[in-house]
Amino acid sequence: MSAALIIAVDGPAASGKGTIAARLAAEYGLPFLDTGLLYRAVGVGVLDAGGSLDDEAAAEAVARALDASHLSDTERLTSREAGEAASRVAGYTGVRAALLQFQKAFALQPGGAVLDGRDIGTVIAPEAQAKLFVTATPEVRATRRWRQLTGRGEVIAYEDMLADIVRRDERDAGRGAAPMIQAEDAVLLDTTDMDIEAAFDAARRIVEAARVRHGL
Ligand SMILES: Nc1ncnc2c1ncn2[C@@H]1O[C@H](COP(=O)(O)OP(=O)(O)OP(=O)(O)O)[C@@H](O)[C@H]1O
Ligand SMILES: Nc1ccn([C@@H]2O[C@H](COP(=O)(O)O)[C@@H](O)[C@H]2O)c(=O)n1
Repeated sequence: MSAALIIAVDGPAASGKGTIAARLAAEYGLPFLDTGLLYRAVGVGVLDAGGSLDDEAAAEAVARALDASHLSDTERLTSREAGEAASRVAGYTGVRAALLQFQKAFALQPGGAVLDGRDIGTVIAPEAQAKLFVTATPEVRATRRWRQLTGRGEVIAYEDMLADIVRRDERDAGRGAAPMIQAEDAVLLDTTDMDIEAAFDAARRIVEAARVRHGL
């Protein structure tokens, strides 16, 4: 086995970071973790138990009990409601602490891994050899997410989608616990004017440069 390659892909909602991260994982034959799904599962778990998203202790209890069975309903977890719930519970330090070790262990497995989220390059895997911060304008991200959700039957106005995106950016970047921020050594990838293929090509070039730098 060659030396480990950890690829950290962070960025705001609907920037395309998950699409890029999954493609990079396939390209390099690495396991992939969408860490947003963990927070989404916690938010959905609180709602399904009839709890309040304001109840930090309840959210932490759900996070501590989380296992693979809570991650299987992809349709529900990727809904608008789940995204909103996730960003509410993600601000709780107890929730983040409960999910920390699993994510760190995933990143540090032999051979390496690809993870996407908000704090991968800063908190989960600061040692990652390749770090990307993927972004796009709020309007473009809202359009992408609107197309994704309406394409599978969710009913939502574009203006509400944009307001969701802007509110989520503010909450994720403004919280005290592991806020969304570009790591100092991350490369910014603005995909506003790129289709998926162009964004992936740009991401792959960033990773290739990192591999050369690290002799991997
Ligand atoms: N460069 C792009 N051009 C057009 N559409 C894109 C692009 N990148 C991703 N998409 C589409 O936008 C939607 C959101 O992409 P994706 O789920 O990868 O974003 P994300 O940043 O991982 O979102 P999340 O906030 O859920 O983690 C998907 O439907 C995806 O196919
Ligand atoms: N590493 C992470 C990943 C996600 N979050 C929070 O979860 C919300 C949903 O994430 P998506 O990537 O699926 O959109 C997100 O808005 C964050 O609040 C996080 O805090 N850290």
